[in-house]
Amino acid sequence: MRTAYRVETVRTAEEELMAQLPEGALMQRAAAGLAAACAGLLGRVYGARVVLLIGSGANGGDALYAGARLARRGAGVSAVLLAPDRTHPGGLAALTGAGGRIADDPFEVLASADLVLDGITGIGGSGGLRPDAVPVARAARGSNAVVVAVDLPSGVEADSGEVRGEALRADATIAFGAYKPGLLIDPAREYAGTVRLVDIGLEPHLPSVPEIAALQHEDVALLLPEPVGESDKYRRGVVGIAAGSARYPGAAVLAVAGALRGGAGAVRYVGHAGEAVIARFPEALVHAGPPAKAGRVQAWVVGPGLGDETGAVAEILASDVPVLVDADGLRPLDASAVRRRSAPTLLTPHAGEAAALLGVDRAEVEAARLASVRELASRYGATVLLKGSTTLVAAPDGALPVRANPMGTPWLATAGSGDVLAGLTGSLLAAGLGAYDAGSVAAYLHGLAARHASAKGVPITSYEVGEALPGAWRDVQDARDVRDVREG
Ligand SMILES: NC(=O)C1=CN([C@@H]2O[C@H](COP(=O)(O)OP(=O)(O)OC[C@H]3O[C@@H](n4cnc5c(N)ncnc54)[C@H](O)[C@@H]3O)[C@@H](O)[C@H]2O)[C@@H](O)CC1
Ligand SMILES: [K+]
Repeated sequence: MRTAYRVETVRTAEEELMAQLPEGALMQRAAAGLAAACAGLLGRVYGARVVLLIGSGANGGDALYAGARLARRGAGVSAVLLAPDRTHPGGLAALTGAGGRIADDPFEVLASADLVLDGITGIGGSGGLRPDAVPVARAARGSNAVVVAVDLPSGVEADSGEVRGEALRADATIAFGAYKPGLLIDPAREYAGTVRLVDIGLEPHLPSVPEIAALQHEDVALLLPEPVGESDKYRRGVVGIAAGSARYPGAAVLAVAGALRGGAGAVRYVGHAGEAVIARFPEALVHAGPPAKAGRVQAWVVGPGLGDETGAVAEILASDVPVLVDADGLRPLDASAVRRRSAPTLLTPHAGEAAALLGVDRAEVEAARLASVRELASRYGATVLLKGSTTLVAAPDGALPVRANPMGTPWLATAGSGDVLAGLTGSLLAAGLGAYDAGSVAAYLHGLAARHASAKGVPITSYEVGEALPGAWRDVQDARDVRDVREG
């Protein structure tokens, strides 16, 4: 599990740890890890040209001490001081003592740099880059240098993942002690490049519940439903899919495609696209409706491709099994009907649908994804999976960390991919996972399947994502098998 903590939490943990260490030791740990990572990226340190962009805080201090270490190994290091009278004094002395220099002309040194260390702001930054830093940041990004962000890309909001002004896009970010939410949530995450964590001994001082959690293969493997010896199709769970319409039969096929690969023992399709479903998937049980007459299910998915035929939504919400509401099902959604339910409800909007539910613009949801998913979960008293380049899953009571899916891929932005996800998630619900786990496991498998399907960097169809799900499942299971062998 990859975990992220808010700035306030990180600062408290740092204070606790610093109280046990000699003055400045923590910054030296950070700088040593940072310099080692830079050396790795450079390959050869001796003779390399390194430029440090230095702001007024400790983030600049880290960069200066790391620069000093690189200078001692023969790199030519120049520091661009963006707040000359507030530069970290110890760091600056270390740099000049090691032979580094202060740049007179930032643009000149950046033009020939091999590596740029962004130490403008870290967790103390807010509100985007200041105007005087903008041209320098642009020159750094426009150069041929590898841009390495110190702790966080400067200009992004650490706690929310929002980017409210200009920020410096990095190729890699070296984070100290813990991930911050912005390193796992878009749009900030996109600015971070490849993120590497340097251990500075913070972990014992961090609380057990993080702000954000991102599942990894091993975590997903532990959550996958597994049929046991005496399972039959009913014990493994039956998922009901109320999707598709005369106008959109394809959504039904894709939702069923996802559902058949999600671990439920059977898939019961209800709606007007039964023929299309059966033609593709003879193993599906089809019924023209209404849902209440279709037979027992352990979870419902309602919404994909319903168009205006949304009559099933209220009926399904009135059932006493877990319900996933997606796409067209979200339009007629009645918050009080959702809140009244005794069984779990999972809403799976994309940014546009979330915006409509919240009564705001789509751009606002995209800019503030974390706040949006939390607000929806609390307003509807439901688990909410907000789709996007980093899909987020929030539980209704807010006590659990929001899960950020690390497995997204831009190839998933294709028609029908949400239908596959809805079916897959519903199937996991029917197989017994809770809404929070089902949503985050499904998002993970779905992203991994898309990566498999587009392995050679080719465009993929949603149907192919469905077809690639067993491969993704197997991949994740292999992680469990490896662990089992390791632990004997
Ligand atoms: N405290 C410590 O000993 C450690 C600190 N660490 C580093 O310290 C960083 C935090 O240091 P600070 O608390 O000094 O904060 P920062 O270095 O992130 O920046 C704070 C300074 O930047 C200014 N500022 C805020 N927003 C700005 C903006 N948009 N543009 C320009 N300037 C802006 C503030 O006025 C303040 O002076 C961490 O991110 C990490 O890099 C690490 O070295 C670990 C140990
Ligand atoms: K930075």
